[in-house]
Parts: sequence; C-alpha cells; structure tokens
Amino acid sequence: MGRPRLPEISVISPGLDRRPSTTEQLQILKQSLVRPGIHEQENPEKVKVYLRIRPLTGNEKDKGEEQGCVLVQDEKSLLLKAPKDSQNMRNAERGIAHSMHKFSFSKIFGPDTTQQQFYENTMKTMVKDVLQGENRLLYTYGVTNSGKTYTVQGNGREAGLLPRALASMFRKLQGRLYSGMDLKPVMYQDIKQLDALEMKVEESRRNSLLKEDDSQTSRRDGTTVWDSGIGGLSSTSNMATHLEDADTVCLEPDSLSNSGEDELEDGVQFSIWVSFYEIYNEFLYDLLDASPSMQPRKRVTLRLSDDKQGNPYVKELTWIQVRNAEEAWRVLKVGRRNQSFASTHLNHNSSRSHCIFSIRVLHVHTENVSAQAMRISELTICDLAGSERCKEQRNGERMKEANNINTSLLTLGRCIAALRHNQNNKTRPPQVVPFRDSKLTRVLQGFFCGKGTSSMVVNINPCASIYDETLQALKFSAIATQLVHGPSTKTRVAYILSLLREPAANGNESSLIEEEEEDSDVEDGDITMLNTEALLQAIDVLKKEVQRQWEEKEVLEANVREQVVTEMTEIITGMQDGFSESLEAERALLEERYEDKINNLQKHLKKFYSQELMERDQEIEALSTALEKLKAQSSTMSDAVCDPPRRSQRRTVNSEVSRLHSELERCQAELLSKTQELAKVRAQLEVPGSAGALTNAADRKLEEGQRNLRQLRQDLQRLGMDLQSGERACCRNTGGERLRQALTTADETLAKQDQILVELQNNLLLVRADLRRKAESLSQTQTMRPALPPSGYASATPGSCKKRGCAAAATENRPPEKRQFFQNLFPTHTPSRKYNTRGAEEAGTTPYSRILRSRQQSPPRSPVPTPRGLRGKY
Ligand SMILES: Nc1ncnc2c1ncn2[C@@H]1O[C@H](COP(=O)(O)OP(=O)(O)OP(=O)(O)O)[C@@H](O)[C@H]1O
Repeated sequence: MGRPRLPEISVISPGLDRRPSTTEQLQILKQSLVRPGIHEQENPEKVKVYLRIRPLTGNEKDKGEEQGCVLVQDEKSLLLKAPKDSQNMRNAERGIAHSMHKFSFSKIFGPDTTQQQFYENTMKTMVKDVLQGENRLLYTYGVTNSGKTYTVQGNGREAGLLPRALASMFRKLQGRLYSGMDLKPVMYQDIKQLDALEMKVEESRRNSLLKEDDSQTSRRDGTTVWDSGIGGLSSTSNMATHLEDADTVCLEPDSLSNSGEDELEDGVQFSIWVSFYEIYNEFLYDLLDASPSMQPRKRVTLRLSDDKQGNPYVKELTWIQVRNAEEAWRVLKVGRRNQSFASTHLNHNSSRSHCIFSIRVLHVHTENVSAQAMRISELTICDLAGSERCKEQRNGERMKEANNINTSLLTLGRCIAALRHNQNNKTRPPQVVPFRDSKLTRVLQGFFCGKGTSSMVVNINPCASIYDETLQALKFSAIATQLVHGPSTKTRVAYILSLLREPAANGNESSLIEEEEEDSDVEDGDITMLNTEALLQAIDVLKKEVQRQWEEKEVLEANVREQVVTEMTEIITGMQDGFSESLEAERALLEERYEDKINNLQKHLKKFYSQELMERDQEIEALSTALEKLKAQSSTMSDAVCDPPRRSQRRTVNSEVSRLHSELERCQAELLSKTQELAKVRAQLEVPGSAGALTNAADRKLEEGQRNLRQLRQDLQRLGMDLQSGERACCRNTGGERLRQALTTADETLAKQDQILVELQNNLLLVRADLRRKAESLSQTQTMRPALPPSGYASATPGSCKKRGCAAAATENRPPEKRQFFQNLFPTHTPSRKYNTRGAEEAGTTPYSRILRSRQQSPPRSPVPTPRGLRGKY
C-alpha cells in the first residue's frame, strides 16, 4: 500500500503566525521599557525577512516560464505551486512531498516594486538606526539570477539599496560630517587615532583609488585580469558591467526628502569610512586594494583574526574615508570592477563570490575627540553569491565555486538553525552555533550574536524551470523568519559553563558553578576563574557532549544517506523506465519500418515475377506457334522430299559403321597375331640353350609389334576422323533423333574398343616385364657359362641388353603416350572415362563385351577411336 497521503499544502514558517512565548513577551516588555515606542511595532525583535520577486524577462516569457507557480496571497504570504515538470511535483505524485507550499515573510515585494519602494520599506530605517549608533546587517539570499545584485547595487540608473543608503546617509549628515582624517576604524569595532604620516597615507590611498576610478571610467571597454591566486586560475572582471552605465546615482527626490538632523545626537559629528571585500572560494580579497597597474597580478588574500574579546575582524582590510555620496559611489565602482564574475548557464554576469560592503560611522563628540570617547556603528550590506546546483556547472572552476558557495550558504543555514534552536529551547542545553565553519559566517557572526541586528532579503525568480531551487531557497529563509534578535549569544566558555550548570545534563545535582558567578567575568570568557576540579568536570561534560553530538550526527548521516539512496533509487528507476520506454518505442518504430520494407519488397518481387511469368508465357506461346508451324511444314514435306535422302543417308551411315567395324576387327586380329607371336617368343625364351637368339628374335618382334601398334593407332585416328566427317555428313542431311542414337551407339562401341586396347596394352606391359625377367635370367646364365663363344655372346648380349633396355624404355614410355593419345582423342568426355572405370565389371556382363572377348579369341581387329569433334558436339 502507498504512503499515507500528505496534506496538500505545507506551511513552512509557522513561526511568524505563532503567539510569542511568555519569555518572549517579557523580553518585548523589557525592550519596550528600554526603548519607548518599540511595543507599537509588530514583533519588533523578530528578524526581518523580506521577499522580492523579480519580473520575468521577455525572453523567459517566450520560453513559457510563466506557469503561475509563484502566487502572492497577501503582503506576507506566498503560495508556491509545483509546476508539472518539477522534481517537487514528481515527489508529490509519489506521495513523498507536498505540491504546494505556503511561506510567510515580513513583507513581500512583487515584480512591480520599484527600487525606491523597496529601499523605503527595508533599508531606510536601518540607515537611521546606524546613524543612531546601531549595527545593522542586510544580506540577500537566493538562487543565481534571482536579482540579488540588482537589489543591492542596482542597474544603471535604477540604483539599488547600497547607493541609496549612501546617498541617504550623506544627505542626513549634511553639515554634521567630521572633516578630520585622524580617526580611523580598526579591528572589530575599534577606533585608532592617526598621526600626521598615517593621515597622509590614508589621504593618498583615497586619492589613488578615486583616480583609478577616473582612469577606469575613461577606458571603459577594457578588461582587467586578476590572478585569483588559487591554482593559478584567473578571474576576469568585465568592466562593462551594468553599474558602469551610471556615473552618478540617480535618486528620486522624495527618498532624500527627510533630513536626519532631528534624529542625530547633539554635539556629535560623523566620520564615514567604507570597505569592500569579497569571499571567493573561501578566500578573502580586498576589493579596494587596487593598484593602477593593468598587469595581471596575484591578489593578496586577507586573514581573519579575533580581537581580545573574541570578535572576528578582517585583518589589514582597506578602509577609505569618504566625504560624500559620490565619492562613496566611486569607491564602490572600483571595488565592483575587482569582483569575481563569471557567466553561468543562468546568468551571464553572475557573482561568484559573497561581497561585503561595510559603512562604518564614527560618532565623534566635538568636545572630546579622543578615541576612547568615540562610538562606532556599522551598516553592512552583503550580496551573497547565488546558490546553484553543482551538476549544472560544466566547467571545473565553476563547479568548485558552486561547491564553495553552497558550503558557505549551508553553514549560514546551520548557524541560523542553531540560533533558532537555542532561542526556542531555552530549557535545553544550547547548541554550538557553527560560525567558525565558514568565512562568511565568521565575518557576520557579530550581527547574529547580539552586537547588531540582521535582515534578510530573499530574492526569487518566478521561472518554472528553477522552481525546485527556488523552493529550497525559500525553505532556507523560512528558518530565518523564526529567528528573534536575542541578547548576546553565549561564547564558547559561556556555553561550557551552561553545560556545567545543567544538573540533568551532567548527572551532578550539585552544580560546581555557583549562580553568583553567572554575571561575573567568567560569563565574558575568562575561564581561568574556574578551579581545576571544575575544569576537569567541564572536560568530562564536554566529552559527553561530544559523544552525544557524535551520535546525533551519526543518526543524521544515516538518515541523509537513506534519503539519498531512496532518491537515487527513484532516479535510477525513473531512468530505467525511461530507457525501457524509449527502447520499446524504438523497437516498435523499427518493426514498423521493417514491415514497410518487407511489404515493399514483396510488392516489387510480385510485380517482377508476374512480369517475368508473363514474358515466359509469351515466349512459350511464341515457341509453341513456331513448333506448330514447323510440325505443319515437316508433315507436308515428309512424304515428298525427306524420305529418299533419309533412307540413303541411313544407308551411308550403316555402311560407314560396318566399314569401321571391319577395320576395327582387322586391327584387333593383327593385335592378336602379334600377341601370339609374343607368346611364341616367350616360349622360346624359356629354353635356356637358345636364350640369346630368342631374345634377339623377341626384341625384333617387339619392335615390329610396336611399329604395328603405331600403325594401328594412326589407323584408328584416321578412322575417327572419317567417322567424324561421316557423322557431319549425316547430321547435315538428316536431323533427328535416330542419327543421334546411331552415333551414340557407335560412340559406345568405340569406347569399348578403347577399353580393349587398354587391356591389350596392359598385356603388352606384362609381356615386357616378363621379357625383362628372362633377360636377367639369361645374363645370369651367361655369366655361369664361360664356355660359350665370346664373340657371339659378347656382341649379342650387350646389344640385346641394350636393345632390351631401349625396348623396355620405349615400352615404358608407351602407355603414357597411348594414354595421351586417347586423352587427346577424348579430352572432355567423362562418360568414356566412367566407362573405363566401370569397364571391368561391365565387360563381363554386356553383350558387346562378350562379342569382344570372342573376338579376342579370333583374329584381332583394329579398335575404332571416338572422333573428338563428335564427342564435343554431343
Ligand atoms: N526587480 C527587478 N526588476 C528588473 N530587473 C531585474 C530585477 N531583478 C533582477 N533583474 C534583472 O535580472 C538579471 C539578474 O539579476 P542579478 O544579476 O541581480 O541576479 P543575481 O541574483 O545577483 O545573480 P547571481 O547570483 O548569479 O549574481 C539582471 O539582468 C537584472 O537586471
């Protein structure tokens, strides 16, 4: 079953709507007693969180970004509705998130709000408070491209909060400015009395900075390259920023209408000093430390330090005394040029650093100009870098920046959450506020620890495509809306002491720290006032606290891991589904495409073959008509013309065939006679006494036989040719099956003759081998019989041997010659060869072979070779 359904709307910041607790009510009462009139304000101690919605650009509207996901319900409530393509909507569909979120703010400013209206409703009071000696911080928070820089610095003649604040401040201080330069703010909030030389240095620093502004203004198109000093990477600041459009701030008259004369303390003059620095990749850079050189140079990083009271301050930060709003504006412009900008996928001129512009006001009593008698107040405006999803960054440097930005913003969020926890849970041990975990929170720490108050401006961009990021930013700000400006937050020592006083926490009923000590120096950080035992116990308590926090973090980590795994699994499942869907679609598409192809092919083949069939039918038809015609012609000619010549031809063939047969028989007879002669010779050879003579005779006979054989072969060849010509003649005159059959028969006969010849040849070979044996035995006999007359034998034996050798050589050479002859005669006719292989078995069975065998008994006949031409022809 699915998860339990969540309510449709989540109310993220209930803090604004809840009634203040009794303690808070008491505090408010106390405050109202100290500062009369404050009770009239609504929740005066609550941290102000303003929301500003920027208008959509024409381009964004064209892209369909306007989907009504940001709805202003009234001046304090905002409703976010997840657009359909957002991750939030997907989560809502799975039942793990809400699709609508309601947020409450101190005040909401819609897209139509002008810069002046925004200033009047936010910063105007802060300027007044600062001039009355208070410390104020305003910081902007939001996704990149949501309008933070526009809100703080402005755009062209649409001056933002900062120039307006400067202008307003100088307007209020008209006639009340301290002209001397001998007092300078240093460290956290101290004042230093300068000597003549130092004053000179300060003077020249200011002048060189203002001169630089002049020179930069004159070459506005150039680009300064700064070496950020981090990994040798440079950050380039484009001078043609939107601030450059306005050399002077254009402020509407009514915003300056109020002179602050009546609000300012009597007998006090004011000296205004400004500083401008940025936190880029967790390094601090002085933006007013500009030298006139145009060469790229390594920027010097600033260090953070703590004063004696543990208040953090930026060491060696440049402070410039400004005498009017214009000078302040020029200083701001110089600093702005040195700021780290880069083009992100959302904002082509995105601030990649947190920039902090501070105005310190020295309240100088005209009667007593010593540093000790001074008061100092500060207005700090912080333009935070935009939070952006790291995965959107395609560039390594941008990714690193985004990481650092997100880390410091996360730390800020943790600090705010811890502060809220401490404020809301007064009975429980307080949490350590992790100010030290990032540079940003460290430099802003004072404003969160009761040394001043802070206000937050949340900028949002109503584009549907960045809805998820906007939602995160608003959730972040929702925590801040629950903060109240409490008294000074406890220092670490005070925190330890609070742990020691907590009997339930350390299990020790008798607290080691006496209540009386609470307001003593210990509370302010002097830990040496404690005795050793107390310190040891403090260590134990701290160990336990560390252990507790460790366990808490482990649980948190496990939860986060589980959430990440769940989310990743969902993403992977989503991806899998997507892939299988696209695979299915692809398969369907391919199937469809191939089906189409097959159909096409079938159609074409069908067409092709039907055409082919048609053509064949036509051909058959034409051939049958031609055949019919031929038949008709042949039938008409059969009786009258064809008969006599056919009969005569047949006669000619028959006579030719019989002639050939007789010739063949003659050859065979001759061969037989030779064989007989050979046999006789063999018989003679068997008589040892007359061996030499017999061998000679046999040799002679053999020679003769060879000659005859050659003659026979020639005859056979001739006969073949004759037969071929006879066949040709037959073919010319007779067409028809019968002639072909006759020729085939003749062919077969000839093949058989051929076989017989082969057999004869084999016989001859045997005879020769026999003769050779005889000759050897004869030569042996001769060696054994020395009495024989040497002349006859000596002349006869070698000669005969020689002859025999020659004859043997000649006979050995014959078969291949003969084979060659037959092969030449029937080069391609396989049936004859087949016949040769099968001849042995068929010779005894076919009637013709029987005849042949009988012929071998009778006088030999000459074999008839098969004419090559005829074989080729048929
Ligand atoms: N209220 C507004 N009215 C008109 N234009 C605005 C408003 N707010 C912002 N813009 C315009 O929107 C664009 C982005 O604004 P801006 O540079 O101030 O965003 P950002 O939040 O500072 O971005 P980043 O964090 O990346 O620096 C600018 O062109 C700016 O002029």
